Amino acid sequence: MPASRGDAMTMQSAIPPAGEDGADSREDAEPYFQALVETSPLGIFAIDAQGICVYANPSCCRIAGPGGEPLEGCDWHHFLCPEDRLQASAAWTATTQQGIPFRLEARWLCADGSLSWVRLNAAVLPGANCRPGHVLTVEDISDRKAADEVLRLAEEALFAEKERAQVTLNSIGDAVLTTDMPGKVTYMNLVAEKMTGWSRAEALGRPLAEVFHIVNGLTREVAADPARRAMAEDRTVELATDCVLVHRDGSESSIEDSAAPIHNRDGRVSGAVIVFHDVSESRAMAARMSHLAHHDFLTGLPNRALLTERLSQAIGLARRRHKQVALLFLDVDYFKHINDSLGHRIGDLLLQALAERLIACVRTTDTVCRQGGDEFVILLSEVEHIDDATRVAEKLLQVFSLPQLIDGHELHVTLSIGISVYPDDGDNAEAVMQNADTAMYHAKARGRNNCQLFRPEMNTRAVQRQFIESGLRRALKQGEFLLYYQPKIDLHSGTMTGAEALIRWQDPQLGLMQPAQFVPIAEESGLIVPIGRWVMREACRQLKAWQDAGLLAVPVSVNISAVEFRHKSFLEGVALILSETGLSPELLELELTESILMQDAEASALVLTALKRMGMQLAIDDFGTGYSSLSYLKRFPIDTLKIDQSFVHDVATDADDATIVSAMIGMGRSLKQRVVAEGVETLEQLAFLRAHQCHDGQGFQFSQPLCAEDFRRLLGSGTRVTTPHSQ
Ligand SMILES: Nc1nc2c(ncn2[C@@H]2O[C@H](COP(=O)(O)O[C@H]3[C@@H](O)[C@H](n4cnc5c(=O)[nH]c(N)nc54)O[C@@H]3COP(=O)(O)O)[C@@H](O)[C@H]2O)c(=O)[nH]1
Repeated sequence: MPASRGDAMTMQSAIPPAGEDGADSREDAEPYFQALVETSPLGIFAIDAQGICVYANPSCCRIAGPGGEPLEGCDWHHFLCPEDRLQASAAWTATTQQGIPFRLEARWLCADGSLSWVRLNAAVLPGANCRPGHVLTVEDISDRKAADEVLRLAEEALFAEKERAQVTLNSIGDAVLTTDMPGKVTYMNLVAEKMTGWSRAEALGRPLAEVFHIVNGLTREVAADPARRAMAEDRTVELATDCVLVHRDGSESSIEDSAAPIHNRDGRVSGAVIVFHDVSESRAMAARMSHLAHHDFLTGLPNRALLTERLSQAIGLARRRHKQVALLFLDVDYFKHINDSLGHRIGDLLLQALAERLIACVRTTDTVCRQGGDEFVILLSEVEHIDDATRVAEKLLQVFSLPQLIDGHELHVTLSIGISVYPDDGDNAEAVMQNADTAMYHAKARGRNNCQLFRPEMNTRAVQRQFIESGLRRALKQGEFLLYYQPKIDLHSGTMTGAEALIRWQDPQLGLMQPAQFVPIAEESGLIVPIGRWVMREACRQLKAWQDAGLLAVPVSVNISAVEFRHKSFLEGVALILSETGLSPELLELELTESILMQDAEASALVLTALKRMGMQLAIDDFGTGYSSLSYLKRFPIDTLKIDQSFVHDVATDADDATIVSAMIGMGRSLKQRVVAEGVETLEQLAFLRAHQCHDGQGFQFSQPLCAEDFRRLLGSGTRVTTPHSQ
């Protein structure tokens, strides 16, 4: 029967007696032991050989808590919470069987069902003649355990925090690298490892500059250490904009980064963190965008924006060094015709080929730029003398005199060039550009394929040109144009074989304007297309009206400029005019110059054939002034050759001209074409032409161009015009 707490069992009664020798002294000591056990803050209980508690001191009972069953008489395992009992048994067996000291931390099952952490220590009670048993001490370690748990949780949290920080640092796209105060690497994340080529293990402790090797992308100089600056200035610093990181293997990547100081607990700077990322792609994209913004997409040449920048720089430099800067404005003559007749693809290919030609003609230090359309500009920085610029222009004209083969088309392209020079022609980029442009227009007005140096008086002309252009627009609307007619005479019979319609402009202020004063401007501005249509319609209308009035009508020729001929709706326009006016097509002759036809001979042949099919007469005007291929001349369906008046002028006095004119007449006749001599002014010329069997003549010798009324009168009087021969 186990003793109960109320039985006032003592420790002495629970402990087997000692041997004989120590009996007295033990008895003497008992009250002390008793007191010690009863007052010990440690819980102490004794168990018998079966593990049944035979004594429990007050501290033990305190740990168990009030209100429970008495401990004495219970299996001590039941003091513990069920989950810990197995562990306790194992430890107890190890103690009792192998003598391993019994030490166990387990949870005490208190009377109220709560658990307290306790540490149990046991000792086997000695004595051979005594009852075997053990004494166990119970130390309440709940507080310590709670503190341990808090610590564990704190450590776990710290670990999790570190882990999270590590994962975060490795998963952010940026590279992160830290240094200590002396500038040695203390940490780098995976991205930093990848970008620098250094593993963290290798990099730790190395000087930053060795691992994080950065240079300026432009100068290639080693860039300033951002970490050092951040630590010195105790603030976040950004890196230079053009920073390049050199990888351990030598490869490079453009980076953007910032460095910030790291502070210790005392708030003092203890190192720095550098955060950087690869911006190679975005920088390359930005470079591409900038290239596009500054270059022409078709030719790859600098565009107007970049030219303006470079010109301003060149002028600034030239100003300091007392040098000159020359600007050449180039316009491709009749480019629009090529575009209109051969299509934009060929036009684009031609512009690209021209760009290459231009580049080949200048030095690498010069800038060739495309302004847009068919306009190019060449900037010659630091020229010593204006002759340097004219020499370049002459070279360009010479090079461009050679035909250009584009996609099987042999194209003859010429340039009109205007030159202006800093400081003489302008002291800023805008003025120099404006004046080169003006000089270029002047070159156009001078017949194209030439170069003009800017002169101040040209500006007056530019203003005049603008004035004329707007006047032409008004003239079209308000019907200020007139047609004059100049007869063509059969040199043998003296009869009128036809007439050439020549435009005049009756300007309200300026009076009667000759074509030379406005046709070139009309051509440059494109106004020649509507003006040319008016001329053709008016000539057809008048001729039909004269015919209807019973006058003997002769064929009338109209001049077709290159812009009209190349215009995409030229053929339709002619057909429409003929159908609108009802004029028989044989009475309409079109005069085209050699250069117009030879610009793209294949395309010209097609248009001429179409015109011929429509029933019109075709004439080559100003023959001898252009560059003709005889084989083409033979293929073109031409009815009439008009020998240019410059040959006719001296035909009676200049042996060369005489030879040329007689050859032209011979050629025309052999090609079965009617030959007309233009600008016949004298009897000598007339005699020569007759002697060489030129068919017809046109010129002041026979008649000035006549206004419509006078020409009508001439038609009414019969078609004979008095010539010396016919008189
Ligand atoms: N696209 C168009 N061009 C036209 C049109 N009308 C005229 N023109 C071209 O303008 C140029 C000058 O023409 P114009 O001032 O009318 O001069 C013509 C004659 O007046 C002149 N001529 C005639 N006979 C003589 C002469 O004996 N001596 C002399 N010095 N000049 C003379 O020649 C001009 C005609 O030349 P051409 O056309 O080559 O036959 C001129 O190039 C016209 O082509 C138009 O409507 N559209």
